[in-house]
This record gives sequence, structure tokens and C-alpha cells, in this order.
Amino acid sequence: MKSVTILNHPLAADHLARLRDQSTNPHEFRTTVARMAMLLGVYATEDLPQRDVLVQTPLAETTCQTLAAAVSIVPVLRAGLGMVEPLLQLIPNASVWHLGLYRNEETAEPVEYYDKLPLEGASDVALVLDPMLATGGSIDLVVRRLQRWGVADIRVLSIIAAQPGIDRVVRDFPEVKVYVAAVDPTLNEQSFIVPGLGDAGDRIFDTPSHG
Ligand SMILES: O=P(O)(O)OC[C@H]1O[C@H](OP(=O)(O)OP(=O)(O)O)[C@H](O)[C@@H]1O
Ligand SMILES: O=c1cc[nH]c(=O)[nH]1
Ligand SMILES: [Mg+2]
Repeated sequence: MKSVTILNHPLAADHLARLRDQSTNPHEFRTTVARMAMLLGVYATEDLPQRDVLVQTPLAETTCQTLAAAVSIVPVLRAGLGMVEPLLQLIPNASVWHLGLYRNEETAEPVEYYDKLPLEGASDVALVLDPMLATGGSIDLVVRRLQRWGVADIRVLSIIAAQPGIDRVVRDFPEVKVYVAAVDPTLNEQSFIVPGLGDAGDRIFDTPSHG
């Protein structure tokens, strides 16, 4: 079973073009992130466990399938917040656990500042939401935290990954599934993805950095 899925879909390509475009304003950027998250969510959930249930329609009894897994949504603050609502639209019964990380601007190492995960009672499946997977340092930290919590099935939903970062995640966590709309070739000296789309958090929340 391959661990990386790259969305090959005309709608994903169209949304990605809008996200990459530096002239896309924050409102359109936010709504496009949400649409892309919806597509990623569909791909990332296509093999969730199901159970048969008997349902009585107005005409007859029939066998249907419902979800048989407890699913949690784990947005990585800040940028991952932009992907929460569409995932909740798809999985209304999912619980949402927030993790807050930012990258140290000098070292690009992730710094943890918020952790809302409970001590026990891990879900069966965790869908990690973060639009950007650059060096992979943030996802490394998140996956370790979710494994400590006890989640067996971890799935990362990112809009763009950099090749070095996704290689790192696949090498260190071959059991983790990653769903992306694009894999870009490189990182620049500040560990930004090139061509990428810039700073996703700043573009979602209209908080231009002063770097
Ligand atoms: O793979 P990495 O090298 O760890 O980089 C990816 C991380 O960087 C960005 O967050 P950022 O630090 O900009 O925080 P923000 O979401 O608050 O803007 C992004 O949303 C990821 O969390
Ligand atoms: O290119 C990048 C790298 C990390 N975080 C972003 O938002 N963009
Ligand atoms: Mg940011």
C-alpha cells in the first residue's frame, strides 16, 4: 500500500493555481484552501472502515454502510485551521483536537505552544491538517505526539509538500499516509517551499510577515 497520494484531479489543479498566485486575496485564498481541503478529505477517507447496518426506508429494509472508526481531526495551528470546517462537513461526528506549532524563523525547527490532546482515549484514525509540509519537522513532531496518544492510523492532509520533507516523513513513518495536491522540488534558504505558495498562515489570516 503506497503511503503518499498525490491528487490527480482537474479541480485540485485549478484550486492550486489560485493558491499559488500571489495576487489571490486572503478571502479567495481562504475559500480555496477550504475547497482543496474538501478534495483532500475525500481522498484521505476513501478506505475508512465501515460496518453494515439495517435501515428501513419508506419502502423496504435494506443494508447500508456506516463509518466504523472513531475519527479525529487534528489541525496544526495556525494554517491548519483553514482546513477544519470542510473536514467537519465531510465527517460531522469527528472530534477536533488542536495542536499549536510555529517554526523558529532562524532554525526552521518547530516550537510547540499549544496541545489540546487528551491523555488517553485515542481515536482509531487521526486526520492531521496542515496545508504546508516543508522540512517535515512539524509533521514529525505531530506524528510522534499522536503515536504517544495511541493512534494507529495517522493520515496527513497537506496542500503542498516539498520533496525533502515528504521523503523524510515517508522514511521515518512509513505507516503514515500522506495526501497532497502537489509535491514541489525544493526549499529555499529560509526553508520555504519553492515554488510553493508563500506563508499559508499569513495568507489565510492576512497577517503579512515583516521578515
Ligand atoms: O515542514 P515544516 O518545515 O515544519 O514547515 C511547515 C510548517 O510551517 C508552517 O507553519 P508556521 O510556522 O508558518 O506557523 P503558522 O501556521 O502559525 O503560520 C506550516 O503551516 C507548517 O505547520
Ligand atoms: O513554504 C512554506 C513553508 C512553511 N510554511 C509555509 O506556510 N510555507
Ligand atoms: Mg506560517
